[in-house]
Amino acid sequence: MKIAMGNDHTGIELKNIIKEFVEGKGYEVIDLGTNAPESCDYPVYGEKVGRAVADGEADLGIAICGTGVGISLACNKVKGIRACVCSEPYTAKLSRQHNNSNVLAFGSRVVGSELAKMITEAWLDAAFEGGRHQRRVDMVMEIEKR
Ligand SMILES: O=C(CO)[C@H](O)[C@H](O)COP(=O)(O)O
Repeated sequence: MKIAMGNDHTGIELKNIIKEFVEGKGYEVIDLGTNAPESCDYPVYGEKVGRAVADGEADLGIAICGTGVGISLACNKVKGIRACVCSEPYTAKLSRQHNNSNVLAFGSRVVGSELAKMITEAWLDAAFEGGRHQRRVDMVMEIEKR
């Protein structure tokens, strides 16, 4: 299973920690950058992560900026993407089970590396439950077509 990872300048260190963590769990990581410490613009990397998932190059995505907000907004502009910012494991788990999120975002200036690992693990280990949630996710995705 492949995970596309992208981040702005604030997220390089945390990205590398989470990259190693998910690789240790058996996932293959596609690192879409940035890996340069200079200030950059999160929409570039959010779009890269979103497109990698939407195009099927990756199964899931993880996106990191200072708060997780900007990069998740950029991911969500790509059709087919359901990105969510999570600062704790419960929301991360439920975002898979109920919302079938396909991109996890978090903030490098918000969560520490151990909490980020717990969030990531909860998200990766959860599965979409379908049923009534499928109807609602379908309704959300219908909005893209209007
Ligand atoms: O969190 C972010 C977007 O939501 C960015 O990482 C943040 O805005 C970057 O700020 P700065 O340019 O001051 O490092």
